[in-house]
Amino acid sequence: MKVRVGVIGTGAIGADHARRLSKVLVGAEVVALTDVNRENAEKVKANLGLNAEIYGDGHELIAAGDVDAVLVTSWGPTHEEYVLAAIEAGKYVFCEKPLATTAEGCRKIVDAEIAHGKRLVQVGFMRPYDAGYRLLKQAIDDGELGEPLMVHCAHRNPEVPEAYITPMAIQDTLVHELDVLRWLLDDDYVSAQVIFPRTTKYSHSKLADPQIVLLETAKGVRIDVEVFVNCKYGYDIQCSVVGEEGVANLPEPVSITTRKEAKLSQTLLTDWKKRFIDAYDVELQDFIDGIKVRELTGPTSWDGFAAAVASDACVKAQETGQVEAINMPPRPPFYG
Ligand SMILES: NC(=O)c1ccc[n+]([C@@H]2O[C@H](COP(=O)([O-])OP(=O)(O)OC[C@H]3O[C@@H](n4cnc5c(N)ncnc54)[C@H](O)[C@@H]3O)[C@@H](O)[C@H]2O)c1
Ligand SMILES: O[C@H]1[C@H](O)[C@@H](O)[C@H](O)[C@@H](O)[C@H]1O
Repeated sequence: MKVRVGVIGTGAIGADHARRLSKVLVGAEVVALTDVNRENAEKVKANLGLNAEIYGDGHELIAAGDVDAVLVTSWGPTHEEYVLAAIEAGKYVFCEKPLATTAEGCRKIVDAEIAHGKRLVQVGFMRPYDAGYRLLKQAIDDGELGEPLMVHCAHRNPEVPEAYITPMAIQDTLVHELDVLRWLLDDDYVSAQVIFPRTTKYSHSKLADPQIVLLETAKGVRIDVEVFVNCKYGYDIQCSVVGEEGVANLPEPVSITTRKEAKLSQTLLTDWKKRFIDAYDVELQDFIDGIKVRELTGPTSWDGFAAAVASDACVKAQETGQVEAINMPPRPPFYG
């Protein structure tokens, strides 16, 4: 029997996830949609030829008897209320990042899930499902590099919308590194600092761009992440792990090289949807498969909380210019 899924928020990623659930993956069908902008939901329904009900709001969709699982792909500040409502209804829920916009909000979700007594939530951190990051992790776990000492990263977007402002470089963008590096190093963060280089002329008065975030982990690994969201030239994700005995780099996406007109060139991607297309497929298939055996194994509410604790400290560090402590409470046994 197929898992019947309802999608809350049918913008860029909601529409893309509805497409992969209905056209690419196995074991699921999209039976319900909702969006504050109803036209968006209607467009997705028509474009994908779905036999889905369009609900007036997210709470009605969560309560619907024929919805087994919920995808929360609306704007970040709305995630917390829908995830809590899904837990309350005892339904599986896949929530795009951020799980909630603050650590406090994530903690409420963690507490509700623990009180429910069984994992219901998977957070949409897709990078641990990316083949390149998996190879990096394998190299670290196999001891190929010796102990990791430093990690150098870059997270570059060609451009961002006008509404994207300075803290979003952390909450919306760096949050991917905050999650994946914790997973990669099997470590937690203890401090953060944010440095502002000269701002690009392609930014605006409410966005300092680029930013350099310096993190320190409990094991003493030092991490630098360049977040540059008006880099113009492409969508570029870099990660280089420096260990005691060697260095490993995140592979580049596969691309042909062209020799033409006295130039040797390779095309870069410009869209996050394409850069992690396989990882999004694998993470959502994992969610559906997990529901079938009643055991989710993907990124947890605790991972969402951990990223939010670090994210809150980074936003504070943006404001103070100081090194800010990151105080991560111990992981509850519920999360293994
Ligand atoms: N994992 C990733 O790589 C990734 C990529 C893109 C976006 N995201 C996350 O997904 C979420 C959505 O991002 P997006 O780029 O699709 O944004 P978007 O603006 O394209 O789409 C969001 C949609 O949600 C709708 N919406 C807002 N509030 C709602 C509510 N209360 N109920 C129902 N619908 C509501 C909007 O009308 C819009 O159609 C964000 O949290 C974003 O951070 C994650
Ligand atoms: O919501 C998007 C998405 O999460 C992308 O993966 C990230 O590169 C962007 O910076 C962010 O705005």
